[in-house]
Amino acid sequence: MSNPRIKKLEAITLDLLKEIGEDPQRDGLLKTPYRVAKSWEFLSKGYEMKLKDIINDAIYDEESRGMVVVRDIDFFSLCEHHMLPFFGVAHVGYIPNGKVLGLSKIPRIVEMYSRRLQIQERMTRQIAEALWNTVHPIGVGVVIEGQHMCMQMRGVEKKNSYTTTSTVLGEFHDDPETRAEFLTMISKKTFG
Ligand SMILES: Nc1nc2c(ncn2[C@@H]2O[C@H](COP(=O)(O)OP(=O)(O)OP(=O)(O)O)[C@@H](O)[C@H]2O)c(=O)[nH]1
Ligand SMILES: [Zn+2]
Repeated sequence: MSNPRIKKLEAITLDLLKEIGEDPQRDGLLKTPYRVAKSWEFLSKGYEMKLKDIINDAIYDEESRGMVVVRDIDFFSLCEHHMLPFFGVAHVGYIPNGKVLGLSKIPRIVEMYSRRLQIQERMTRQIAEALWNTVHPIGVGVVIEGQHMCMQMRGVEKKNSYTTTSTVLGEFHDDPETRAEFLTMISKKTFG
């Protein structure tokens, strides 16, 4: 049975179909409002995720002060201006300060902030701040490379334009050598 939220999203989609000149009763569209409702439920699930639940206490004591980088984390988000997809990869690095975070939690943080309406700059900052506030590291760096459908399939129609954003906190901000090490680490392609 559909929940009230799905029902509401279905009704909105039905209106949208009519408004763009479609016949919602034609065979191919009969189940479309339901599919779209389910799809939106998935694409916006980040609003209901909580950082504390995602981290799930997976923070471990560790004296290593070497830089940790998780590179090429793919993400799909939606721009808040047009509600069209933007997607790409996120690279996340930090230098532990006595604590390390369970590695899988880094892509989970990316997921939490990408599955909602976003702008790339804010998403970059939110991921960096989440790590900063969770493991209290010596520094954090986040670089996101994205392509925006609102710039490619409509509007300015530049289908080969890519946007890179970064947020650097702590030593990644204060020390150019640390920042350079991070940038070198995210530019190396070991796999793929
Ligand atoms: N800074 C930033 N801008 C974004 C992002 N995603 C989309 N935009 C921009 O949001 C802006 C909205 O501009 P408006 O002029 O209000 O909207 P519009 O008339 O649809 O703009 P065009 O896309 O230029 O046709 C556009 O310049 C988009 O490229 C993002 O992640 N970050
Ligand atoms: Zn947009």
